[in-house]
Amino acid sequence: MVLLVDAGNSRLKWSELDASGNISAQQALAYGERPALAAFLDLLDAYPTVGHITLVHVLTHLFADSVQEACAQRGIHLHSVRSVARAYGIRNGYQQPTALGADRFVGLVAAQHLAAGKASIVIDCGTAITVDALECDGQHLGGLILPGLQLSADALIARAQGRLSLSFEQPTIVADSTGRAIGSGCLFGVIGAIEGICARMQQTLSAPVVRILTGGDAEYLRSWLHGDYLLHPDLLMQGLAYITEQEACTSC
Ligand SMILES: Nc1ncnc2c1ncn2[C@@H]1O[C@H](COP(=O)(O)OP(=O)(O)O)[C@@H](O)[C@H]1O
Ligand SMILES: CC(C)(COP(=O)(O)O)[C@@H](O)C(=O)NCCC(=O)O
Ligand SMILES: [K+]
Repeated sequence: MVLLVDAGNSRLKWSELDASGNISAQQALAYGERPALAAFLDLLDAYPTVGHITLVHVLTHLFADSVQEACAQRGIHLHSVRSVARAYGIRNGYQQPTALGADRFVGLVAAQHLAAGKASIVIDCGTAITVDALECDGQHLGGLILPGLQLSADALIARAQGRLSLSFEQPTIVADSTGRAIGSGCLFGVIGAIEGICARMQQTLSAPVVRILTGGDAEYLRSWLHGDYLLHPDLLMQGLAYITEQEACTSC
């Protein structure tokens, strides 16, 4: 059995990939106070028959080494996807291609297929929000990184001397309490940022442009965004599935 795994800064996400190329519904587990490795090891315990894992992560070398060791001990074949200058139809736009987050690279691979010959903007709303511009021919132009919705609010509260509250309930542009003022401020700040960045980024791409939204906050943010955004919370699973097929895994 093949597992597709995405280890971000806040949550572990995974899907099963069957022999026909079908992906099971994405599942997610927040790390909370635990290290990401503990969540990964729990996942291995939950899937004792897994033979191959295609992994994308944005974590440390220590995490990568420990994951490699845990998989080797269990006889699991591990493919950890990295950003490279050129692969799977994508030409990386970074000056130093390996510096691009591997999650962003996998998102671009999936977007290239979804956009079906059109240019695209990939917006990944996780711990950070990343926005990437992809030309119709697979040339990545580059992108932006900004704090995600939860992180923006957490950072403000952590930095303030006083005790500030936070509420994402019933967002409003005219909040009448501290909690809603911060929650609504961060929400509409992120919404304005995404809309503004997309409007500017679109001018650097050939029309028409498909905007693709993914990440843990994608569905919530979609409800506040004006304009057309394709919602694909499992975009990285789609990218990992494509990469697994391209690598023609023989050990699965
Ligand atoms: N059940 C949940 N637990 C934790 N975060 C969640 C949950 N549902 C949605 N989120 C949101 O998803 C974000 C993390 O999204 P995700 O794409 O998994 O991030 P990352 O790839 O950085 O781990 C959090 O910052 C939070 O705002
Ligand atoms: C920007 C990120 C922190 C986003 O991580 P995430 O929100 O998905 O956990 C990650 O893609 C990363 O560590 N990137 C490396 C730097 C870069 O892409 O330029
Ligand atoms: K992200």
